Amino acid sequence: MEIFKEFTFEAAHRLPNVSEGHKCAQLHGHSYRVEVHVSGQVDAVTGWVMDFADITEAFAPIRSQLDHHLLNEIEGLTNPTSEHLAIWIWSQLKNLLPLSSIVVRETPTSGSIYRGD
Ligand SMILES: Nc1nc2c(c(=O)[nH]1)N=C([C@H](O)[C@H](O)COP(=O)(O)OP(=O)(O)OP(=O)(O)O)CN2
Ligand SMILES: [Zn+2]
Repeated sequence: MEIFKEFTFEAAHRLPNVSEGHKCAQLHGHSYRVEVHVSGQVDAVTGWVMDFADITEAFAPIRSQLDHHLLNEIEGLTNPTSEHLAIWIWSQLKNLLPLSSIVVRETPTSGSIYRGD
């Protein structure tokens, strides 16, 4: 069984490696949405894989690092594409949660899914 919890944060970024004149070379912001997916067995007593609150607790310090920050200034995110952000969030959480995927939405129509491979 897979469960997920969705989080939001606001942040600015620019993409340093895009071609000259690309719109994303400019500093701009997004209302990011992140889904943290975890998998496991449904416990016979609780009826859940894990408490959603445990996912929230694990994600809280990550959200604090990201929310209202310039992503390019965060260690490991000098080129903060949605792909790199999904990998970065996975690396922060992999020892805390039984992750199955991290979904990052930069806009309502674009984003990345990382499954740890
Ligand atoms: N593979 C990727 N491509 C792009 C990324 C990315 O992280 N990975 N990022 C960007 C920019 O950050 C941009 O802000 C978001 O891209 P885009 O979907 O093009 O944004 P728009 O809202 O302007 O798109 P619409 O055409 O209005 O839907 C670019 N590419
Ligand atoms: Zn962007």
